[in-house]
Amino acid sequence: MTEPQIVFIGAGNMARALISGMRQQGIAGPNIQVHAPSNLHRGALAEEFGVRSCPAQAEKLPENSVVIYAAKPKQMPAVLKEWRDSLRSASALFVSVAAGISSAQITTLLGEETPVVRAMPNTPAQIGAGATSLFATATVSANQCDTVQQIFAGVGKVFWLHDEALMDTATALAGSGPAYVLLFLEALEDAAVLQGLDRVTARALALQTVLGTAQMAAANSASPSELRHQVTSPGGTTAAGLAVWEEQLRPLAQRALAAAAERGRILSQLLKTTA
Ligand SMILES: NC(=O)C1=CN([C@@H]2O[C@H](COP(=O)(O)OP(=O)(O)OC[C@H]3O[C@@H](n4cnc5c(N)ncnc54)[C@H](O)[C@@H]3O)[C@@H](O)[C@H]2O)C=CC1
Ligand SMILES: O=C(O)[C@@H]1CCC=N1
Repeated sequence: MTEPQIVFIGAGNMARALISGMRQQGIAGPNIQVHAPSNLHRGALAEEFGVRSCPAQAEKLPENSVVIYAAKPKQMPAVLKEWRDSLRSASALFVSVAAGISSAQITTLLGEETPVVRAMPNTPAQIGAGATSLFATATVSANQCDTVQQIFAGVGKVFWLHDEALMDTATALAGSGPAYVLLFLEALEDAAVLQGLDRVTARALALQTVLGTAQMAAANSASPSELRHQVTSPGGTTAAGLAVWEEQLRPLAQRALAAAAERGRILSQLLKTTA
């Protein structure tokens, strides 16, 4: 398969994470172009990763392009108005990482015939450890699905969803998830510092515990619950700590994912009012 030209619209945090992962995966810098209004971020990407830096305006796309929309959800109508003709004349595959915005909204902006994939990656993609959920519309060919699979599998694990409504859940869980884990790390570190441990040691212990546990869980066929029981001696320290977590953690996880998924739906509704 000829290498596709990968065109990013947007040069922010998510574009950077994906580009970093793609470059490590061996995609050549000149095969990636980045469009954004300010040269600050795209210039930095060009310097660091050898990608092509372009102004925000649309340009003629080569055949076989994959265009990844990585600007903010609310900017989509204005941005796509400009890109619509180039996308259509190159029959480009359009991939949106925008939270909340549905494929129906995208095809309303680009035309029914445009092949659209929704992708919800996360920032660990920058080190090839991402988790990306994908949803393809009916107009996406099997070859195009393979191309998208190849791109995102290069920056982590890929999960195809067949019910688009669940993209909001995937966003709440994995798109936003790194921030929850990082908050958890901060909270563990702060609690240990409160008990007198120095900050450097507290951070390193918290980090290695989360990292080691995630790696152990990934390498093990036992469920998280079974592995947890292996740590928990009856009447021991873990049981004492877990009793406190159990009071709040599950309802909190439900509320946090519900709030994040609901925000995705609201981002979608806000777009309808401005489209
Ligand atoms: N940050 C994250 O962890 C994740 C973000 N996303 C999605 O990725 C998208 C981008 O999010 P971030 O990178 O966090 O935001 P960001 O604010 O870091 O980046 C947005 C980028 O869009 C660019 N932009 C603004 N107007 C533009 C235009 N007219 N044409 C082209 N580019 C333009 C900005 O210059 C900036 O580079 C959002 O739709 C978000 O929902 C999805 C998954 C995870
Ligand atoms: O916070 C956001 O809206 C984006 C989508 C998932 C992660 N960041």
